[in-house]
Amino acid sequence: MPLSLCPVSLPLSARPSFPLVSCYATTAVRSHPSPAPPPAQTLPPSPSFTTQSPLTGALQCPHFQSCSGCTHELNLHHPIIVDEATNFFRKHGVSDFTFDSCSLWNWRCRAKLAVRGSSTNPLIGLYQEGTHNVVDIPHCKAHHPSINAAVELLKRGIAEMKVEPYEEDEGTGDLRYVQMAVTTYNTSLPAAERYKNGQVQITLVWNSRNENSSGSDKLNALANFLWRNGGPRSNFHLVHSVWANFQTSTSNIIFGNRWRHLLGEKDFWEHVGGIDVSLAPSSFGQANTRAFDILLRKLQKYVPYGSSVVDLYAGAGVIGLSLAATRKCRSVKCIEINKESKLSFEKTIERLPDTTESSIVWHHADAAKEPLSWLVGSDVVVIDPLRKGLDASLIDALQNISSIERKALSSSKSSNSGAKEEKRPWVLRARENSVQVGSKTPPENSSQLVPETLIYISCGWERFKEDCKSLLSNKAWHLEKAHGFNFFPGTHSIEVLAVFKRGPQKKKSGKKKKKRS
Ligand SMILES: C[S@@+](CC[C@H](N)C(=O)[O-])C[C@H]1O[C@@H](n2cnc3c(N)ncnc32)[C@H](O)[C@@H]1O
Repeated sequence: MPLSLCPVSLPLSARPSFPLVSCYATTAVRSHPSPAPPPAQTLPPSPSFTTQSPLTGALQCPHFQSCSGCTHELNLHHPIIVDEATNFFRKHGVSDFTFDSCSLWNWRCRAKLAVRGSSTNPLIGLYQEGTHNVVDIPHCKAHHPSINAAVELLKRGIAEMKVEPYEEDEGTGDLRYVQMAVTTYNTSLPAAERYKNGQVQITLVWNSRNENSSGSDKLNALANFLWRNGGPRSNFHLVHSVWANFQTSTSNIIFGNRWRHLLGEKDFWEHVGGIDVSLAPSSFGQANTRAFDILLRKLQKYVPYGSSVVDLYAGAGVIGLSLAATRKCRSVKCIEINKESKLSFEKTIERLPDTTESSIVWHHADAAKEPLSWLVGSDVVVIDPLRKGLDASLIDALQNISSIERKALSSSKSSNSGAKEEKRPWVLRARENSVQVGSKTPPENSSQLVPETLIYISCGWERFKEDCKSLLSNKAWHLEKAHGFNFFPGTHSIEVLAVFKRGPQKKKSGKKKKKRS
């Protein structure tokens, strides 16, 4: 059955609510204006409007302990790990580590939630620690309130359309997971109003092979329900768009390979790091939009104007493209293993400011395979891997970068035979699947250029420490700066931005200069 936009508009009771205090910082104080509460008549029926105490930085979430999402509920502005990080960096030569505590509540703009229970009593939330029991988290304090409102709406839709949540043991049921992604990009609103009026891109992970399988009528009915009650014709425009992903595997992998746009706007935009970025639901997106923006603005300062940048583990290229636009990079090369990110990258490029003159390329490739081929030609490398950290081959290449530079220099002196024909199949494949923009030629002698600056962005502290020690171990690199960001308040994780420079740390001379007589 084709999906159609139903003109009937029913009132939507669920509206996002905000705490009175949205941000509290310690080390690096950053204050955002406290969002005003929504007008009284639009408050949700349940008492989910909470006032937080800025003095304690307490989570005050009714789901704490039963839900595995948060691991600590006090001093959200200062995760315990910050003290450890401060000591770690001091030991490795950085005595001015800073920590930005960002927003403590309502920060999560992207959530993947399991759907279990029954159609009359659906449970939408996270697994209880160490089990596959789903804990319903309707009042989650980490979620952007629009996510909680969309979850409430989805529950009503599941009940009314008699959608069966997934039953793991039997592999039966319709709806397995839902991904909720909030866009806070709405240029028709004043900038200060945009965050709290975020709209949700809802992806329904459906337990069937494709949109023609049996059960697709229910999928369409549910999508229409969400659009009718949360789309532009409803009392409150909460739903940005509805997508379906089809997954029948019995593994724990959330998404299948098939994605379908069903209703609403196809393109999902966000504004971070000084640029408009497009993010398809199938592409990686940072969960904490505002904290990511803060990190990007800090990162930009470490990239000299006119640099040639390689962005490894690039996703849709948000970091690389933000640098291309704000640092007037000569070239930007993005390497990403998920081919789904390509479309978002292409769309983002279309909206880059006209003043961006970089030569920009995105390769669908594995950064761990022949990593040197990606490093050569750039003076800055940005690395933003998943929690598991850097691949061994990349660490090895970074550790040996100086000898590689020497080899590149001597081979370019001795060779006058011109460019060799490329034969390596993975390099040829990556080139085939690449996107190239800009006509600038690579800088002269770029084939001998290897990075002088390494910027490592990490969401996995334990692995970061290991990778960092490896990079410092043979003095190929030294640490210059480090910053932490509260990307995941309520958990023990922080996001780290570490800046390394090539070669050993220069000894600070202890001798005082002789005074001239
Ligand atoms: C933490 S995300 C960062 C994405 C991007 N920098 C951003 O902030 O939006 C890590 C990305 O690395 C990609 N990835 C994982 N392993 C990879 C590999 N071996 N080579 C290239 N990309 C990889 C993932 O698909 C994911 O998009």
